Amino acid sequence: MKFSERLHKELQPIWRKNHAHPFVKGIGDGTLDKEKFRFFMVQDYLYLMDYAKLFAIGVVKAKDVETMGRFARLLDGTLNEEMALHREYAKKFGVAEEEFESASPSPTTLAYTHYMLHVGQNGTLADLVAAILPCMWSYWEIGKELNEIPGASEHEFYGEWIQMYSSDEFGQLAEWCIELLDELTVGLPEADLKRLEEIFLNTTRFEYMFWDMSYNQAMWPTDE
Ligand SMILES: Cc1ncc(CN)c(N)n1
Repeated sequence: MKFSERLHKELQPIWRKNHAHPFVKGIGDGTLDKEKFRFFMVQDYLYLMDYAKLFAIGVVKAKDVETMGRFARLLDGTLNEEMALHREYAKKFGVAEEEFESASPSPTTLAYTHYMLHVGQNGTLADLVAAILPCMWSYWEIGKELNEIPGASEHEFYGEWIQMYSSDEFGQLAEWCIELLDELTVGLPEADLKRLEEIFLNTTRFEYMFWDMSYNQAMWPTDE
């Protein structure tokens, strides 16, 4: 069994919780309070600024030109395509994009991004890929699932978000990371696989915490 299949199978319960979160459901049926979405987009912008840096670390840790080029494209895609979506939403909210960029990250955003940066800087290339993968993989799966809901991708407000994360372009980037993790884990001892599984589990849990923080618009977990 490929390592990615093992991860996917073992983490199904948490994965399903992400799909069932009211924030995700609310995007799918168009009922999500726009203020919650705005909170999410600001935090997500800050999140992606750090996330993009992980691809730069990927370039540094890669051993061949092809892998370096892929990480460079992921970096470019994050800054200039995925974050362009956030800049479009900033306009819809009547906010200058600088306001997104200069906002304060919440403790959850900081914990998530700093954990990934720590793993990316101090671990192997496989550690880095295990840390960043739930982000891409889970959004692609959520995007595809929401895209199946009749009319969801045409929704006047949330449609664009669903189109972005269900797109083939986004899916191809996620698939490349899945394949890279599978290649990097061939023949690794079980102790290493366990460590990678734990990293993947941690960032999968952070994904859930990010939805929850956004739904509660909580800069701090105890905010009302
Ligand atoms: C928190 C989070 N996780 C994943 C993604 C998809 N890149 C995102 N934009 N934000």
